[in-house]
Amino acid sequence: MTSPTPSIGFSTCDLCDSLKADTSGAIRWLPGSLYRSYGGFDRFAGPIATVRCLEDNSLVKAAVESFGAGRVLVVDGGGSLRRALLGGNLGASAAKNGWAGVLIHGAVRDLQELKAASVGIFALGHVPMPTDRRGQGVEDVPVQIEGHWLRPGEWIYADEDGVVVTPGPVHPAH
Ligand SMILES: O=C([O-])CC(=O)C(=O)O
Repeated sequence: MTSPTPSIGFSTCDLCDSLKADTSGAIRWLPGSLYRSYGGFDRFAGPIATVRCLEDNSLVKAAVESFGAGRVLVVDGGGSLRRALLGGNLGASAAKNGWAGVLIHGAVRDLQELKAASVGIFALGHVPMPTDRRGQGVEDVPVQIEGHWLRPGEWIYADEDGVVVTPGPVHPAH
């Protein structure tokens, strides 16, 4: 594993310690074993932006090539490992354009290049075959990941222990 983002001092375990009494259903979490960390940082957090697409990364490319403003791009790729939704070029674009992270419920490729990108990248797996870009998909919509709704503007926190989603930013006491 590479180092976590130095400027981000949270851990999902600390977050969950401070949020565990909230039984409202507003807090959602996913196990760390679901995703593998592929980027230069193993920890990232920020407001959510979304893309939903299946084996077509047109909108992923458009998103990472636009200003990220510290957001995390959540890509609902339907869990497909047949085509890679992000590779070295798009990972480098995400880093250059100020995205805090990209979480892909699907596959990535170009593992060496992704490790060199200064951005957090979590994905289900990796596969060498890229997508065909046909302009298909939707952006800025709620996406459903493992049965949990994740909405644009909500906050996501990701590290090796797992992924936590909250309605807004959380600052746990240390
Ligand atoms: O361009 C793509 O479709 C994915 C890729 O290989 C890259 O980001 O370098």
